[in-house]
Amino acid sequence: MQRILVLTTGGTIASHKTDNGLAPGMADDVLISYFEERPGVELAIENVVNKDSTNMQPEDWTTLAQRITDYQNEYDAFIITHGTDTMGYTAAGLSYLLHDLKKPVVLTGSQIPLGMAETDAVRNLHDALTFASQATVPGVFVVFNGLVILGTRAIKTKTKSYDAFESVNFPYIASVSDGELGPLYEPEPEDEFVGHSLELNTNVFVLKAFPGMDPDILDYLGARVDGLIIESFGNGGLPFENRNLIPGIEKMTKAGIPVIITTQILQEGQDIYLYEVGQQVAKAGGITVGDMNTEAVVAKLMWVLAQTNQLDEIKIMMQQPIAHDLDFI
Ligand SMILES: NC(=O)C[C@H](N)C(=O)O
Repeated sequence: MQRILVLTTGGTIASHKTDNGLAPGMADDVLISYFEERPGVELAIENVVNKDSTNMQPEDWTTLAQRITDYQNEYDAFIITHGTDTMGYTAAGLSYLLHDLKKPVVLTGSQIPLGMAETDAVRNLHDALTFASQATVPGVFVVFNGLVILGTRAIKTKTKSYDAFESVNFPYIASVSDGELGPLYEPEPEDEFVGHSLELNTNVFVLKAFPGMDPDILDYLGARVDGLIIESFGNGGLPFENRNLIPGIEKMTKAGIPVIITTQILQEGQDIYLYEVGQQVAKAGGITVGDMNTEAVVAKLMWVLAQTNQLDEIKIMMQQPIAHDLDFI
């Protein structure tokens, strides 16, 4: 008998109409009744938090990770029901916190609540169960609208449609429908990351560059954060003329604060050395993270900063592929 634990956290999937708009509140014994019986599979359910995922905090990721760690020998797989708005962040967070777990962890949710007409929730629950029970691959995954996406690569790209999630810069792991799992894409094995930590340092900030941004913001942030992520333009470039961001990056780096460079462009990652505007960022100390997405960079930086405050170690860890979050620098 395969044992699967469903952990519930709220989200639209468990929401109903209230005077103040949709809000989660469905009891676990009702939610579990929507899963199909599957021969040889025994389901258990447990509530962790009950939130619109907008209210999820990194501390909730660690609570989930701790719960799964505690139960890892009792269950063969875990399904987490979750709101979609921050599911990509939770999936990324769990990918690092549980990078060495030997079981599958499958996040799913829906765009329309269970129990409402036209809901996509029932299908997503069935598909999550199919993947969790049939694909015995370890790792953190998002199952949504018939697609299985790696936890470090799942991004919500639509607010309303059923096909809300995409796998960005990485192949889909599988397709799934009507209880059948399509062929599995198994990523090349990567060097094992040695170390385990269930801690996060949340004192980070994400700054989206835009034409006209006042460079003084870097002084402000430099005095407050333990790590900064800048969403650069295109291939890693930031302005060095007029409102010049380069001195601020250099100053933060000299002070030992990592400045991680990602890109605002969703597809194809960055190549920071391609243009002068990127090379200046790299020379100033900006740490490129290649084709990682912002959700994964945020979660990874919180996790790395909880383990070290040494800039050289932070750089090595940020640039080491973990949970297939990164293909190239
Ligand atoms: N579709 C959803 O789940 C959206 C909801 N606001 C949530 O993230 O909890």
